[in-house]
Amino acid sequence: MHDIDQRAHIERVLSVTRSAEAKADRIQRSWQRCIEDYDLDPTRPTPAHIIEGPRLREHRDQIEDFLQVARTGMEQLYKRVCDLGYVLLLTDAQGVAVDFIGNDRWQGELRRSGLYLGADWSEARAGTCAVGTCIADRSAITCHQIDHFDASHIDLTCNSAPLLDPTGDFMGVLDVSALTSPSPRESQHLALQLTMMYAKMIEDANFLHFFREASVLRLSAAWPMVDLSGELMLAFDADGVVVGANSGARRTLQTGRDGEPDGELVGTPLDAIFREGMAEVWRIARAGIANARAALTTHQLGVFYADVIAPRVIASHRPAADSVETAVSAPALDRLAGDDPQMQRLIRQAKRLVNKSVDILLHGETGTGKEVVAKALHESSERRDQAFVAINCAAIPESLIESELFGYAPGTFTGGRSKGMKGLIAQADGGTLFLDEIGDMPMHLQTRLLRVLAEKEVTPLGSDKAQAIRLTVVAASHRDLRKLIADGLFREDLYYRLCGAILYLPPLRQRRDKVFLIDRLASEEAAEMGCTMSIDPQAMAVLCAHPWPGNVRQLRNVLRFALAVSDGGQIRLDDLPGELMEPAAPVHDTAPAMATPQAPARTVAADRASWRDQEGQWLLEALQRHKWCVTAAADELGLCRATVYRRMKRHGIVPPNLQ
Ligand SMILES: Nc1ncnc2c1ncn2[C@@H]1O[C@H](COP(=O)(O)OP(=O)(O)OP(=O)(O)O)[C@@H](O)[C@H]1O
Repeated sequence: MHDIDQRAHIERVLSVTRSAEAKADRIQRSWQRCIEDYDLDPTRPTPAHIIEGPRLREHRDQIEDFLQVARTGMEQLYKRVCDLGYVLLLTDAQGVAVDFIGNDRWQGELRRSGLYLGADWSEARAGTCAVGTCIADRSAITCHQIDHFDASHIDLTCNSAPLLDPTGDFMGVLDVSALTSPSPRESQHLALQLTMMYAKMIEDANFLHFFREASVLRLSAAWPMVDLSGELMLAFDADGVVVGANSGARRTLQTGRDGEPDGELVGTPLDAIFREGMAEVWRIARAGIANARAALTTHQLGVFYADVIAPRVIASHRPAADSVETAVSAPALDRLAGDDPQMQRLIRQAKRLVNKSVDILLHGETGTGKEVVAKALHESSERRDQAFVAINCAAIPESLIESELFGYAPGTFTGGRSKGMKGLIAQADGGTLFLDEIGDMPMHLQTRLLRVLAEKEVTPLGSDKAQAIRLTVVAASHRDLRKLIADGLFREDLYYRLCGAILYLPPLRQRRDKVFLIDRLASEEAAEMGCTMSIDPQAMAVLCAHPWPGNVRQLRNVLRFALAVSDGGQIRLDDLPGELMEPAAPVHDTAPAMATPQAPARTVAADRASWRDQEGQWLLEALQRHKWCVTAAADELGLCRATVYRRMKRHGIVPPNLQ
């Protein structure tokens, strides 16, 4: 135990953070952040913040597959540390504990201290702590007793190591913590080493699971280690092109002579990395791990022992084992994607939900296919012969939404609307009501909608007669509804009512089935035009490399354009619109979890800013080209009008007639 009480700790934090001296270490810099960036007050210790129920499920759902892989590693680690009083937490990139292993005997105390499932250990919420500070700095750390910012945590000792996903993005934290521990911080040295070691094992297991349909080249500077740990791993496809690299490979092979990142490994042919070329890699693959002479030399003359793990699963569209029992056969859903892991997971989840009486929330950027998924869910369900009614809450003028949704009785209005009208909710009776852009629904209508969903009846305007309805709601939003709730713009109770399940649609730039999708959309468009189609390899390469800010909608528009100008449906490079030929702007996902960890934060922020500038520039040019006709610019960019208006606002673009 430490020999400092809470009051003395608070004074110490205040004195360090008030002093003008440069902060000596990570812990003190974090204390400073707590005060300056998060407005935390050390004199007000706050109890652990634990989230439960649907909110916790929402965090878990996003990394469902990873949780399964990580669990095995956590169970092994727990066996090694449980007798020492440690518990384990696995958090997501936001710092929420999405898995936990600990001794039930101390359940009450663990929960109170926040060493528990659902605890939010982000720095902004909990102050300096191992998980939060590991997330902020993207590196392993021990936060021992009085290192914590919040005085209520000064009995805890916590060790955290970051976890990266198979594409190198930060995805969460492995944490080994205890309620009490000896006071010297050296007592935690081994615990931290163990945490880092298991974090790497979990990361690598997840890498192998993720790339189970690819060959994986494992490399090590020491021969006996190759098949034990494979410090460096490169997943590659049948053409010998790298499709994934673990953090060891990125650290070692992506680094140039000056130690700075040197280009992207993914997309690089193995020939360009190893002097021996692909022929030797295939020879190693055939020889198996018994061949003690297998070694590869990089062009920078690094020598690595190597073996190759063959693909463990053959790519196909057979249903995943876990879905066989409960999933329905659903061709409409199967048609949505090729071999993209994120989309395949969405389809698996969707199949399990199809005939369950749960409302579904779809999240995804504009144009990612939320309405397409909603329709496929409807077509796959027993309700397929009933109505599918779609409403875009952002597109209907606010004054009309209420009457459109709920309908109105005869005589409620005068003139052309005097006869009364069945509302869209009533029209969807027995079928599916798709509420697009639900985040744009005005507050007072959210209250009415909530009542309809709770009471399962709708009362038209001007009527006192309620009509019973059977409704399945699929809602969609590209906005962060949790943020809207925090800003007081969206009802939290409606959110929980709607999110019986949440499905996340990946943006097109992240999808790995672009060739499938391009082929499919081009075939559909060609069929509409009554021609056949083909795409030459150069055009296909450009289409695959484009960042697609307008997602699938923009891709469809580009293909429609290319087919229209092509020679008899044979799409060549020349047929693609000009903006696709310009050098691609760097695209970074805006969620903080997606920031590339090895890049310094300043570079990521700068790239993001330059991407924003580029986006604003494209928008401005498109609007000028179309003489400020928003519909025409939206069409060209493959965005809906509401999105163009939103982005104009974001970039401060004002039409000349309004300036
Ligand atoms: N998986 C897919 N397969 C085929 N076409 C798709 C797919 N996903 C999207 N599309 C096409 O992309 C366009 C946009 O799809 P959709 O309207 O469903 O996107 P959205 O996410 O609902 O957009 P918004 O946020 O603007 O409402 C449509 O033309 C649709 O046909």
